[in-house]
Amino acid sequence: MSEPLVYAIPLRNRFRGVTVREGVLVRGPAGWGEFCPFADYGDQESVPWLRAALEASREGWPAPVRRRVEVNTTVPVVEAEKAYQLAAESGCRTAKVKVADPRTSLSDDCDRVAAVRDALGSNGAIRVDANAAWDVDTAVKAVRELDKAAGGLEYVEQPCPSIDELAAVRRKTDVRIAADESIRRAEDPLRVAVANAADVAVIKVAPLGGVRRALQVAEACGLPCVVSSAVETSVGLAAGLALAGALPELDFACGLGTMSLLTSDTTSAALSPVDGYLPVLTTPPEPDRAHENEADDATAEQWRRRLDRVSQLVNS
Ligand SMILES: O=C(O)CCC(=O)c1ccccc1C(=O)O
Ligand SMILES: [Mg+2]
Repeated sequence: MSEPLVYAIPLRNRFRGVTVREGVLVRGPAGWGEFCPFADYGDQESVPWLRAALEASREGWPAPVRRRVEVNTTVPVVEAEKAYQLAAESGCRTAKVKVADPRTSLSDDCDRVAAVRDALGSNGAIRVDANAAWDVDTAVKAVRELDKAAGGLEYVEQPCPSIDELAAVRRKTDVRIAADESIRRAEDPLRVAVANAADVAVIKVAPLGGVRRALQVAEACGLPCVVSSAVETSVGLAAGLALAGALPELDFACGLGTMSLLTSDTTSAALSPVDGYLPVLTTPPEPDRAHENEADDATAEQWRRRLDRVSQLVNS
């Protein structure tokens, strides 16, 4: 394996508490893979992320059944005016709006969602993601208000932490429920029973250990799937597109339109949506712009050590 490339790229707006996205690109016989678990992930929880990067760089991906994938634009927790602008300039028909941030209120969330509706028009689709922030009663109230402010929500992603709570919210509202953390942080994603607690499954390549493994999870959960990113650069996003390209059915726009969250990319073959669609690639793009976004020496050294430690776990 050639020397891994460590990148550090600032985000346009704070996302999940992160302001700079960092990761490592690894090269193998099949091309490049991206290893970028968030800072709060321990070595053991980072093992599937490395498996996903090694699948891309050593094995490549299963054959796709479609050539392009519709994506949503992702609207972070920003002021309503900014949210309008992001949705309007995305070119996407669908927007996913982040809500329930502890530093903002439900009425801020409603304003953001209403601004996104203005930007998308009545043919657009709006989904919200609460990242498990609410209890059941708070979720039921918030979902009703957000549904009203949005003029109809497509679904609400992970309103509460547990599967039982998702099931309770699902019984008490008419809005579809999507499960994200319930799947990707499950002890065994292949066995997690979300079919009675959710209408949609959010599937991510890196936390599930690669495209093949994610395809198995998608089949096992028995729900319509939305493939989402972990805000990788285009090298890692290509793996998400390979998964979206290989799923037998794809009924909803995928959360892979996240390049707009980053200020730069590791490749000139950027996977930025055009008219709301991204192409399915058969191999990862060449990271010809990784050097422009190289991390400083101390950060690079930390990532090389992390990669070494997690590699030992993968091999044991
Ligand atoms: O689904 C999307 O639109 C973008 C991806 C996204 O929201 C996300 C990205 C990184 C970590 C967590 C999440 C999440 O869905 O909660
Ligand atoms: Mg989510």
